[in-house]
Amino acid sequence: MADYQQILNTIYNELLQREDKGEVASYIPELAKVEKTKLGIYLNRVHGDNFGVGDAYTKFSIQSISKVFTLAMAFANQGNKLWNRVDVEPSGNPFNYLALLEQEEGIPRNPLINSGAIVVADCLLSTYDDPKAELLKFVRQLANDNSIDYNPQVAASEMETGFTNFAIANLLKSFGNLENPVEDVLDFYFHQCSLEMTCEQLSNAFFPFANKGVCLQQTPCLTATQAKRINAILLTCGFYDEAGEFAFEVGLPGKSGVGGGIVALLPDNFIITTWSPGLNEKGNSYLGMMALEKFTTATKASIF
Ligand SMILES: NC(=O)CC[C@H](N)C(=O)O
Repeated sequence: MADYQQILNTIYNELLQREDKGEVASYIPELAKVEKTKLGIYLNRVHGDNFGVGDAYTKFSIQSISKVFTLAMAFANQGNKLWNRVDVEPSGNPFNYLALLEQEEGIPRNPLINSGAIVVADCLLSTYDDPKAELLKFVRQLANDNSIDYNPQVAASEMETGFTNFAIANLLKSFGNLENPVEDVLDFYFHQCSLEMTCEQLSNAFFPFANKGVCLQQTPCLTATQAKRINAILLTCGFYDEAGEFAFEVGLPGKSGVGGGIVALLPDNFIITTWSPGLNEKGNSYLGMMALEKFTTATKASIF
């Protein structure tokens, strides 16, 4: 069996030496305060031991990774009806790209770009009286950890500066693809993005996607088919206009966030989370992408 701890340590030590660590997202002022030198990796093996290195136990802003949790909730809740309001095609564009939404008359390309996630957020608002409390309950249950919470400063920071997201939500509303008031949907969306988790907690929370819908605590939370379909969306849409590059270099379904986190998984095998806040020009973690490329190369792990 591969010496996973040794592999993670080697990758960590190699990457820490690099001068260039990418750039921390500055368009959300609260995120710009995070130190670039952070690097954590956590591996959760579905049928084996777990391993962590570096800052794997430090909480960070999960940002767009939260889109996978809200998608899982809405999909479990609504079933295939969800796809009437959001498509499942890769966008080939940045996460907050606006023009495509107008061209395609208010139907977002997929649930992992901002427009799609805002529609999913709207579905949850229509389903639950207190969607923030429901989401928190769901994520805490998935990770088996009640310490997980929102960061109200980060959510407020985005509410103040999230002009593009307001534009997206208004466009959705004008096309009749938003049931609730723009302000309420965005308040929920910015809160979901502000969730703070560690690499360990994220790897645990993604367990059902690697385990046919059954979570860490062995309770079913999705059907095996739903888990499979979400993995397909992760592979084709999880990295915006870098989804092809991620499949090419890493070869796993995954999801990134502008907080510098990336979660990737090999079904029935493992979930791996990296965190390094410096981003590349596409908004994905610079060292995180490299760490995952090195990991799948060293272990020969790939869905292909
Ligand atoms: N890619 C991301 O992580 C973007 C999330 C961020 N909260 C936004 O909506 O702009």
